[in-house]
Amino acid sequence: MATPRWATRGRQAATVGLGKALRSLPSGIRLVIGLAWQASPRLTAAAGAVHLLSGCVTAFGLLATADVFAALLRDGPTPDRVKASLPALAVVIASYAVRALLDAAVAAVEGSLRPLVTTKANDEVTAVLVRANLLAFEDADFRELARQGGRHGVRSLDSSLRTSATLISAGISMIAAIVTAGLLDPWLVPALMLAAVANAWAAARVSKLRYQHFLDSVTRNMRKSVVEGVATERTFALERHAFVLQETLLDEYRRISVSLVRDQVRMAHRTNLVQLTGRALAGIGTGAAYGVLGLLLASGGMELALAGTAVLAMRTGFSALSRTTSAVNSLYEDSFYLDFYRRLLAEGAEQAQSTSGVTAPADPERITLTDVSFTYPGKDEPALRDVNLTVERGEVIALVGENGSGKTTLGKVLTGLFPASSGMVRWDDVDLADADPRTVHRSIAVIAQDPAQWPMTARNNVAVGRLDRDDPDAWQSAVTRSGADEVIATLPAGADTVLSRQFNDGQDLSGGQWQRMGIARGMYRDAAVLVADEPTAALDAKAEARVFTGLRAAAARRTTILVTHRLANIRNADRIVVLDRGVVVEQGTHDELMALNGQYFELFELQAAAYRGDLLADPS
Ligand SMILES: Nc1ncnc2c1ncn2[C@@H]1O[C@H](COP(=O)(O)OP(=O)(O)OP(=O)(O)O)[C@@H](O)[C@H]1O
Repeated sequence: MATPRWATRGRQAATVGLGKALRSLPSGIRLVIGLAWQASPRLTAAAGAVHLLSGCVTAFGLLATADVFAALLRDGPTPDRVKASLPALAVVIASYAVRALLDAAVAAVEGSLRPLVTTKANDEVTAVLVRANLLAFEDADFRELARQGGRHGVRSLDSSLRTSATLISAGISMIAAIVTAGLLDPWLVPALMLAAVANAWAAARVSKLRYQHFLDSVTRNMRKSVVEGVATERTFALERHAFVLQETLLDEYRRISVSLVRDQVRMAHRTNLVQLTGRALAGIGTGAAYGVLGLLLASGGMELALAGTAVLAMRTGFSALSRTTSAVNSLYEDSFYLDFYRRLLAEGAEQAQSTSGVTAPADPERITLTDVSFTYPGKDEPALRDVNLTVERGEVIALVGENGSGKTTLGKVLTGLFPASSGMVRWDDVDLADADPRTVHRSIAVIAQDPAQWPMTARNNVAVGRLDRDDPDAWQSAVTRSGADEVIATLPAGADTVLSRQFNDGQDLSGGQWQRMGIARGMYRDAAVLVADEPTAALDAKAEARVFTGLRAAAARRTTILVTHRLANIRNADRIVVLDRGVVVEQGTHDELMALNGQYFELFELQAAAYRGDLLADPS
């Protein structure tokens, strides 16, 4: 499995220097606060204000405590000293009370703001995916980025919001403590800073190790989830059992799990070592701070009262320091995942279905392809090469060719579902590259090879083909021509039966029955250009004959592109286009192509021989 594009770029981010990485933190905080502001400016401002206030009150309480110490340790009778300390003591008690109230306010504001922010972030991710063009979903990297950005990214946004708030109040308390200690004696500051830097270094290093581990295991985790899927999901259950693959899959699942666990343990050892080093250095800083204090006291450089305040400031400083470093640590770690979210929105915007003022003709007289090539994202080989083709209104064009020759792709390019990589697709005079895709798609109906199984009622499974049409007669006609009426007749609640096993009273259908629903949907849409891609592959012979009669009856009024391997069904097509490895190699009517004695002749004769029984005849 190749490493996804976004993970390769992430690896570059994980190898940048610590300083540069820490400098990138504010952009993460900006993103989170920006999103919070968009979600609710009022609550964001309130959250900022209460956190700021809470930090200031802590600092104020600390300074008031210094006054209490100063009053208590002054010369004179004890009752006088206690009396003198009372105003400062009242301020300390008041600061505790205000702090408790502010904590409650913080909880209330955050409780309201955080769900708004995550809802907004989820909404943005969903909107980006809904608005992405069809081709984006063919790009495996984009699909994986959507999964990671939507899951890790949004979760990180939520936790970043919480930690940004903690960082503000803990940061203010820490600065207050350092300033207080510095005012008492400047020598205390470098010692405190050593502890702060050691803690920050260890925290950031651990985050980086964790992120690197995440990137190293991305591909294996994807592989594990694929193996888990094929080993446990219903879609693969039949073949898993029939081909006795259960134990093999379980072995593979365990093999990947063991390798992941091994790396996890290795990472845990490395992070422990880093944390131990950080703590040792922080311990040296703390020891040095107390050493400085001891020296100052011993040499008479500081009074006992001030030393008491210094101890208090240092304790407050260390506690704020540990909260600050843990906040920085988690913000730093989240910043990597926030990047997924940011990148998903950016790539999603690039992949967004374009909008333009150019309207495609609703019922084109002619569709023209000039030197059209198309290459799937991430592929080197084009699926279509220099295709030139003209389709007139009312024509039935059949696309034939071996598996992988490009028939489905050509159907999508003709209808503007995929943009040509080079060359030009025109509907009358309009180049589809300039047209608003929605105006193109409004005029097309697609009967897919593997139709979507919409989890809704049978009635709506057909009606979803054209939501703006409320025409029971047309609905009935589409259902009858496709043979879906026979499917609906067997359902317990008829057309009102929900077609999904996710619901208690829901029901699943067979492959052929789903295909009939898909055909009915395409027919109900009644669009000017119809692409039917192997519409009857899963149908029985009777249903197939019925569908082709229905398609022929409707064909006179529209342009029909038919992809099929069953050549007997397309003898009457106006034109048959033969594709070979993305190139149009033959085109003409059935009789013309048979006379040509080329690829079509060969394919047709092979199928005819099978019907005549020649293929299985004993050669002897
Ligand atoms: N989503 C995709 N991503 C990358 N390559 C693709 C994708 N879909 C198809 N291809 C490749 O493009 C080529 C043409 O595929 P296409 O589905 O158009 O063939 P087809 O003629 O319709 O085949 P079939 O008869 O099997 O349905 C094939 O080589 C296929 O492997």
